[in-house]
Amino acid sequence: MAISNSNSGVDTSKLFNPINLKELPHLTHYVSTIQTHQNPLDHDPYFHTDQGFYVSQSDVVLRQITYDLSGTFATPFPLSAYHRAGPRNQVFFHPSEVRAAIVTCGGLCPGLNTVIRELVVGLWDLYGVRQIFGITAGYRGFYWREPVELNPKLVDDWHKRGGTVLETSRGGFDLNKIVDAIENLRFNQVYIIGGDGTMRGAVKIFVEIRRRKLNVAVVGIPKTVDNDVGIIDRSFGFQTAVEMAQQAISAAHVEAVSAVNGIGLVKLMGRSTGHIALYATLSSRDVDCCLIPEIDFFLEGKGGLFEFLDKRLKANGHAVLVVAEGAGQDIIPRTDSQKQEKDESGNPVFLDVGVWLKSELNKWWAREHPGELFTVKYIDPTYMIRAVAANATDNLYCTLLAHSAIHGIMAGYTGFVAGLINGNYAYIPLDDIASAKNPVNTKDHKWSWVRSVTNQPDFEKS
Ligand SMILES: Nc1ncnc2c1ncn2[C@@H]1O[C@H](COP(=O)(O)OP(=O)(O)OP(=O)(O)O)[C@@H](O)[C@H]1O
Ligand SMILES: O=P(O)(O)OC[C@H]1O[C@](O)(CO)[C@@H](O)[C@@H]1O
Ligand SMILES: [Mg+2]
Repeated sequence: MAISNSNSGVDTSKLFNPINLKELPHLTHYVSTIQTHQNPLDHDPYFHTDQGFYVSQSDVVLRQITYDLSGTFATPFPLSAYHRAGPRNQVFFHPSEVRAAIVTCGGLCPGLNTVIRELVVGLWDLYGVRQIFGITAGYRGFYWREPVELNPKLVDDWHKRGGTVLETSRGGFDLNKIVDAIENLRFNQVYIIGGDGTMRGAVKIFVEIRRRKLNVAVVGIPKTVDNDVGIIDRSFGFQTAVEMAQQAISAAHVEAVSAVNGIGLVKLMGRSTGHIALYATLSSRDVDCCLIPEIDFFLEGKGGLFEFLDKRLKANGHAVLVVAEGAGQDIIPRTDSQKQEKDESGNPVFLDVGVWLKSELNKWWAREHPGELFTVKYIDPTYMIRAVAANATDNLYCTLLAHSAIHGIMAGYTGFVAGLINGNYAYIPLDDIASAKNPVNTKDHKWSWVRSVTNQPDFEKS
């Protein structure tokens, strides 16, 4: 569903090359009674709001920033561009009238509490907003429980805590009940923090709010420990998760080298994308083979996993195997009812690829090398890598995302998300984000680099 309108007032045909500026929905497109105010930051002694401070409508961030001057590789025109995030000169909310709601949905991710904290502190300190509420336990919290009032004192140390103090959940998305609650509780700013499913829900909420012509702005802040949301550089918490994954890989390596024919097997999160496994493999250098959902693999025969591990064990006496949770799901035997299983949000429920691999490895060794010593140590750090507080880099990132979201919503934008594009904070239409996936590109340099670091097979059957 298309949610954008042309509103920038920028004549893109005058720019040096045709640019496809991703326009943002704005409250003034469907609410006629809105008044503008000078940005309260003008009176903030900590900010110098003279020339150049405010971001204008013509400030954009390009999605593609590399260009082949030889022309060998055609640059896809028009170039996609997004409005740059940041404070605007004029705001469309008077701080005393703002009633903000913040909700976290889906699985955990390092940094959730930081985003909540910085939304509260940013609204309070930057714009003087005093009515800020937390919706508890995900989308269902809008109609299921009373909101909790938030203030800077209450959230002061939340950035040091893993998880989400507001609680989260899957499922429970009831569009009418949610929008009725937003209306009845008189919220006019809604901050939605969540992954791909959450963003699809946020698009529906925005569209319904617009249909009802409510003076309510909706902003998303994409969250996904798997890094499976497209367009943005990476999602917050991802780097922290990779760092935690290192610890598991190091332990697996120690176990493997300390055994005769030892295999260290680590399963990492990554339902449909293998980014955590890939980045952890590249930064660890202890990994002999990395299995991700984007690449099919097989166990037996020429070019298979067992043949490769046999060679590694003969050469080095040990091997470390990293597998993303979504890898190999097609080759794990399952019952018909297991094939149908879905979680409350409708995501397929996976079988444990780590447990299955461990068992297959043991069977293979007993069959091929009866009587010889062999050990598989399986480490499943699943929740340990996401249930921690964000590291320093992610904390800073969360803060800037939260502040970007606040500046955008105060400027009257709605139906958008705040995200990092090529190192710059930008505003992206919600429906673009909700449909943008981010699979590992197995044809690019990064995956070639994994192959060259591990020397693992390409698993192409000859
Ligand atoms: N297509 C959709 N339309 C409306 N709501 C949705 C949709 N998909 C998911 N949701 C709702 O969004 C919330 C979160 O979805 P989900 O559990 O898939 O997690 P997510 O946001 O994708 O995060 P992650 O996968 O990173 O844990 C749930 O409340 C779910 O009901
Ligand atoms: O057990 P839960 O909370 O449903 O979450 C597990 C899923 O959440 C994620 O962390 C994020 O989508 C996936 O990697 C994983 O499959
Ligand atoms: Mg998801």
